[in-house]
Amino acid sequence: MLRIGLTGGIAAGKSVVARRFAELGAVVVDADLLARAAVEPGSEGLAEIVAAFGTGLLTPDGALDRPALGRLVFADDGARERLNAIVHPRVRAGAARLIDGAPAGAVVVEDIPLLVETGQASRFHLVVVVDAPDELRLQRMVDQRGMRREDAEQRMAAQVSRADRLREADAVLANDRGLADLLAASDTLWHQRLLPFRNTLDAGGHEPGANVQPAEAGLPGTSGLSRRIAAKLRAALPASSAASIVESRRGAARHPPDDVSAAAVSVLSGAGEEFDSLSGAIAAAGFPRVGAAAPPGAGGPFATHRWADPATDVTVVVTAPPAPA
Ligand SMILES: CC(C)(COP(=O)(O)OP(=O)(O)OC[C@H]1O[C@@H](n2cnc3c(N)ncnc32)[C@H](O)[C@@H]1O)[C@@H](O)C(=O)NCCC(=O)NCCS
Ligand SMILES: Nc1ncnc2c1ncn2[C@@H]1O[C@H](COP(=O)(O)OP(=O)(O)OP(=O)(O)O)[C@@H](O)[C@H]1O
Repeated sequence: MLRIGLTGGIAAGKSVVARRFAELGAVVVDADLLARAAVEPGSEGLAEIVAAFGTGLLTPDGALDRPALGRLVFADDGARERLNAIVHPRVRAGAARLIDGAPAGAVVVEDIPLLVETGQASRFHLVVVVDAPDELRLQRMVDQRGMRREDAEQRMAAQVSRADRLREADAVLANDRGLADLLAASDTLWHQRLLPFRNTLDAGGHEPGANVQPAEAGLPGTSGLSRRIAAKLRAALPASSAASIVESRRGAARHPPDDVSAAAVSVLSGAGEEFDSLSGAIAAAGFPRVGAAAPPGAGGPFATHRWADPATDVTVVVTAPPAPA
């Protein structure tokens, strides 16, 4: 299963991309829909909202008055945090249930507006950011959704900045032109990068000959490949692991000024840590092993892994300290 996190600021175009990926065969998990389901009439979630904010936020027929709650929480950070604490755990539980039901070879796309805000980037094989300038997104909210400009600005201010979101992007879909361009870029990303990535994961090894153009793979706009890889590796290891993860500058040296399409990262297991389980966790996270692990020699065992992403050249070398004599 390939796990994609799809995100973008409000009105960036996430839903357009999610619908396209669904047409192409993805299993799409929509956090906004799950958030609505969590507060349906009769739900525990709605009861908690009433307990926190009072019955004034219900419509006469007992449903959540979404515009009224929106006016409250986008003007008050504390209220928004209380609402998030009620809704977000339910969204995550609902997403986990849907993902458990997806077939083994699925490409699962989680459409999560607050993916970066909630610190989830490193749990995905790839984070795809749909990106559009703030002014264009404001215009869409005003023109197409009939929002007041002040309300649109307030919602935008409740989210991370465009730059902070882009820091977490493994692929960027620029949406500053027409819808046809966005759909074409989504199709290309799907065929050139997502499907080959999924196929490599399923086969447990590398498909030879992948040669994706950076623009087709959504690499322009990304940055800090080795930083993102190190975070994915850290997230893949058990919390108890004492392994140290070191970003090498190889990618940066070859692709100045930043590492975008090549990186090398080393993982040094902690003392007493089981080498095979460490290497296995890294393989399972999207970095299949290349060849067999070297048997323990004078320097201890080591194994080379490569990221299954066909658009980048990422090597992860896993080493263990030599066994005590
Ligand atoms: C405040 C609510 C009732 C307003 O409802 P409304 O129908 O007007 O908006 P809708 O839910 O369709 O959200 C539209 C967009 O607003 C933005 N947004 C929504 N909630 C938040 C939030 N808590 N923080 C920042 N942005 C948000 C997202 O970009 C989202 O896609 C609703 O957004 C809500 O319950 N939010 C809390 C849950 C949440 O965080 N949802 C977003 C992802 S899980
Ligand atoms: N390139 C485009 N040209 C014109 N309109 C667009 C373009 N991309 C998106 N839109 C429109 O802008 C609005 C916002 O797009 P969309 O709903 O996909 O955003 P979103 O990122 O899912 O927003 P939200 O965070 O609110 O869920 C929609 O009405 C959509 O049809």
